[in-house]
Amino acid sequence: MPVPDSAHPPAFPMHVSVEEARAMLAALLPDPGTETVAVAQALGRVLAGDLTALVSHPSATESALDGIACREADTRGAGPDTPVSLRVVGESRAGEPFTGEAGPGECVRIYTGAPMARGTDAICPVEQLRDQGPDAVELLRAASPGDVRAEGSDFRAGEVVMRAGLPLTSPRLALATALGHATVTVRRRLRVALLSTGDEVVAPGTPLRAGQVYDSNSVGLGAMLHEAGCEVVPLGHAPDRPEALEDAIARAGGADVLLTSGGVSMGKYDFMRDLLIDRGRVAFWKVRMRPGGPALLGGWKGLPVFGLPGNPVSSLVVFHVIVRPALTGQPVQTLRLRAATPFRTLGDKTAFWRATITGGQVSDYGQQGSGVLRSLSDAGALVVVPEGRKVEAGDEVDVILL
Ligand SMILES: Nc1nc2c(c(=O)[nH]1)N[C@H]1C(S)=C(S)[C@@H](COP(=O)(O)OP(=O)(O)OC[C@H]3O[C@@H](n4cnc5c(N)ncnc54)[C@H](O)[C@@H]3O)O[C@H]1N2
Ligand code: MOO
Repeated sequence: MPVPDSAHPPAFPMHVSVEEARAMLAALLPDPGTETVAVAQALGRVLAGDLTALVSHPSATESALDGIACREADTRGAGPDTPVSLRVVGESRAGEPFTGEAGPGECVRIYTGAPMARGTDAICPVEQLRDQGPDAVELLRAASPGDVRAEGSDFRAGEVVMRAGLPLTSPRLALATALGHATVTVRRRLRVALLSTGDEVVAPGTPLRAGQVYDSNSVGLGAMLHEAGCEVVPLGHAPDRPEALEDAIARAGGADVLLTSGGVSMGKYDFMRDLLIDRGRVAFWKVRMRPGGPALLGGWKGLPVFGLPGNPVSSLVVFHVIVRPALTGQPVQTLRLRAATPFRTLGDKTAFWRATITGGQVSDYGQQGSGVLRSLSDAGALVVVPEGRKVEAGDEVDVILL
């Protein structure tokens, strides 16, 4: 089938919205299943089941400070000029609690994380104590019940603390460990084959001849796939020849999805497009967005294929707003910020303009060409301007952090 034009209507949807593109890609991805891994190895993975606390934290009511534990009622009115004197009857350390009981007028020396002694309900920190020999102290202020951490106040044994679908960030790995888990069941990583296309594309580390360009897409997209918790099957780059593309795709092996860059726009040598339109399958071609409009979703012999545009900025932006959310099931995170400059409106496309953030406001980066790779590195953010929406300085806009 020829490239669609007014004389040849397409047999597939064209000019889909960003949301439609995301949903259509997600629908083509296989369910990766689950696996159990050590919590320490689970950074970036997604929980496959709820995580219940196996223990309570704190496991006992304990002190939040180094000082003494005593009865608050004994210490009311204590001050620098009216110190209150208490008898020291023991010591409670983390892992070595005091086993006796403190009575009225008595206290125990206590350290952060150590269980409260029976009979005590408040803490006075060392900074507010004056030692009077080994067995007595003077309090220069009243002891505080607020410096006690109640048993189970963080979480209680049996409580569901983390829900299935939660991405495991570093604080969540610490939490899973504290809940009592050494392993977690997570979604298996999707295997994503990655292929750059283009006669001019050259592997990094080799001298460039005239007209050639380093394969920055493989490196940038590969890193983004790792960040998204995927396993990358690197296919390197293939020249603009249909047979070479077919050979490269054949090396995708058991990948769950193939991600390509280049060769999907309107040119004579855009063979990724031709391969899928003529001999593969197309789910959609072109998305109502800029940059990244030429993106194409299809399939080749049962393998889902997402064709990113070759322009470096376009491929990374499409990855960010369509591919990553589909692969991870996590929505694109946005902030609301005030625009310090106007942002250009496109009548029929959602624009993702590169922008800088200063003083809590967002400004147009200026150079919005899709080949200006340093703009993505310098800008740090994308401002989302929905189809037809006008954005003046002072308006609030959605911002994606890069
Ligand atoms: N007549 C039209 N021309 C173009 C249109 C259009 O609608 N009508 N769309 C433009 C848009 S928008 C984009 S985006 C590009 C996308 O084109 P392709 O996906 O076919 O990409 P290529 O032509 O293969 O390459 C474009 C550009 O990117 C460089 N490139 C490619 N691969 C890599 C790589 N792995 N690493 C670094 N740089 C790469 C390549 O050298 C080209 O400069 O089409 C517009 N044209
Ligand atoms: O998708 Mo293109 O990115 O506008 O150059």
